[in-house]
Amino acid sequence: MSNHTIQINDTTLRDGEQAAGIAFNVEEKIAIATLLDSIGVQELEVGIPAMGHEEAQSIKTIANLGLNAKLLGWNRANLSDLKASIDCGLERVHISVPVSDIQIAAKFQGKRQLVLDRLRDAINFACDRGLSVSVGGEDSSRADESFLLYVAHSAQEWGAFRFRFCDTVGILDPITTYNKVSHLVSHLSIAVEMHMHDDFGLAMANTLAGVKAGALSVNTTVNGIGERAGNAPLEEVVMGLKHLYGIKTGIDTKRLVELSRLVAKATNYPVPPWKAIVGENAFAHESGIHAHGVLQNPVTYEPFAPEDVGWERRLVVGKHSGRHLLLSVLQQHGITLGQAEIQSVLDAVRHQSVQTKRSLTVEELLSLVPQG
Ligand SMILES: CC(=O)SCCNC(=O)CCNC(=O)[C@H](O)C(C)(C)COP(=O)(O)OP(=O)(O)OC[C@H]1O[C@@H](n2cnc3c(N)ncnc32)[C@H](O)[C@@H]1OP(=O)(O)O
Ligand SMILES: O=C(O)CCC(=O)C(=O)O
Repeated sequence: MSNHTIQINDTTLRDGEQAAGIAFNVEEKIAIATLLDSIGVQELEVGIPAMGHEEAQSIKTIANLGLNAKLLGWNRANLSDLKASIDCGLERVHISVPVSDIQIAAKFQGKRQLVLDRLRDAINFACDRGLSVSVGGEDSSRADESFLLYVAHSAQEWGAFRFRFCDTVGILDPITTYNKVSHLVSHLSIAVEMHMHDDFGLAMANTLAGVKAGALSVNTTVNGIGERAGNAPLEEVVMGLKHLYGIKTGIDTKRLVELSRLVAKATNYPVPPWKAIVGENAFAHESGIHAHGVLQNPVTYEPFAPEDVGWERRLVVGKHSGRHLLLSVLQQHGITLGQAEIQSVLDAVRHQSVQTKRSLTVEELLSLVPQG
């Protein structure tokens, strides 16, 4: 186990909620923030105070809950956004600026100097008011590397405590991520934070690559919700850091399934059964060869025990099952069959599974056993 720790800055309540069609109410925001806090997530990006009205009110309510987690509000590089964050009672602000020329053209008339001027003014304003300032380079992955480094270095000089490296449109792969983040880390004394999107299904892999390259903080969302294809999933990043790299996050992993379900309910979108770590099938075994192995030792076909994330192992009978699983399930119900009988039950299971397009319940299996 490494002694190295990585901080999780979960953005379910900011980037997560930006997913098309997701809209949390204040009670849901409070419940999600409270559970994230109680399982030990160290920092929460709680929303965008500049949205005003109900959103600002719910951020204010979360700020007053007395959570242990540090709370961060997301801001553009402008003073009215920062005033809104202050009005919500936040002491920590994130200031985002576009850093790629594509984004600067759309938002800052193509003028890199304007980005720097606005960032400096915003950081000065926030620091003068005693706020802790994190800075985000929007579209860092497509930015000119020397300008990206110049912005990050300037943010550090002006008083930011951290720089967020954003793969805003999710176009990186782990090797490129590693190289870009290593370069940034080697030139900065402040922490680098990873913010990865999943457009090519690589958000989690790129987040881990960033950690290998020296990033000390990572953005996650529960169930990977977020803009377009989403962000790096909290549950995957935490378990990946723990089991693949031996890195501690201080998070009580035994409540990850509970957290996933809470967020799935609040989003109104179910988690796909094959979702890593928390999906219904994450520890389900139907295939004959797998079930045969798991019956002897679960580690044969499981990377870690389901209890580690608050889930359970399921052995289910279906189209791909074999004799060993069938015999085991039937034995648990006091039924012993000979070789010929078990094969005929197996054939019937396969047929029924194809007809119903699912695995069988135990009752359905028992009804296929010849009487007498
Ligand atoms: C990559 C990301 O996820 S960035 C975060 C994106 N999140 C969201 O947009 C969700 C919440 N957003 C909102 O509620 C609204 O967009 C608000 C309240 C922030 C702003 O709303 P509006 O004033 O209606 O502006 P609108 O959203 O149409 O346009 C964005 C404006 O912000 C400007 N802007 C965008 N990014 C930045 C930035 N980092 N710094 C300063 N200005 C910026 C744009 O140039 C545009 O400015 P303009 O109004 O002067 O033309
Ligand atoms: O924080 C920032 O700078 C932008 C974060 C973001 O949501 C993104 O780049 O996708």
